[in-house]
Amino acid sequence: MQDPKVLVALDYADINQCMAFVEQLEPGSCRLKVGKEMFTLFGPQLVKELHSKGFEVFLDLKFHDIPNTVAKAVTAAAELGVWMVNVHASGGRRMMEAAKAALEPYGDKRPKLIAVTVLTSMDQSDLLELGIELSPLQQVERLAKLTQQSGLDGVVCSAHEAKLLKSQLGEDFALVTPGIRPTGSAQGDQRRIMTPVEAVTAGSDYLVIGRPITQASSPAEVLSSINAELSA
Ligand SMILES: O=c1ccn([C@@H]2O[C@H](COP(=O)(O)O)[C@@H](O)[C@H]2O)c(=O)[nH]1
Repeated sequence: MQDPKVLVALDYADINQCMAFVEQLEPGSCRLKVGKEMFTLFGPQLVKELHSKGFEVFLDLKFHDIPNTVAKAVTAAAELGVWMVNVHASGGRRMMEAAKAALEPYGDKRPKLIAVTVLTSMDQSDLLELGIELSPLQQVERLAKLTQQSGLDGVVCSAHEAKLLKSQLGEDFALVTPGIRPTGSAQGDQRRIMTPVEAVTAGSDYLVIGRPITQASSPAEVLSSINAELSA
């Protein structure tokens, strides 16, 4: 597979369980996402180990801080050699521009830089509690436009927003969509969900999938069947 669409969210507390799963995978079949849980537990060494096995890594730490701090954090991610890194779009234009500028010295070796819009675990009622009187679609659209104007490569959104964002922001602006649930898998804490095939049809470029794969009795088989479905 040239550009695998599935980004497996490695949200394991147990490093042995994680590596036993990774050992069953081919780097061409997926990319791996390291998030807050595993990075806090195992640090940059985990990312280095995944790189040494040939995997590209999305470092999903969702930086949200003042521009100087976020610029330094994405620089650290670039030094680690990750494929993708992210910030929160709600950190604002100056923060996103500082992050983008910090990666410029890395040229074509720089990580892709994307921004989280509205978490896929949130719905309209969560936004209202934050004082945001827009629908998730409207808020995602607003933050995605700001992200594009700030020069970033794409956004994290749900697949429900993919069709609108592709038509408004163009093919090259990457849409990374968590909240992917193959038919029959548990929704858990996610709110804006779609199946893998529906998400790609809607315009998602990359599908973030965690528990439906990692908590399955045969995780590698679930990944293979999702890949097969996507290439049918
Ligand atoms: O809006 C967002 C941003 C990030 N995530 C992350 O994706 C995975 C999803 O895991 P599942 O087990 O498939 O729900 C997880 O690591 C989140 O931190 C997200 O879900 N939504």
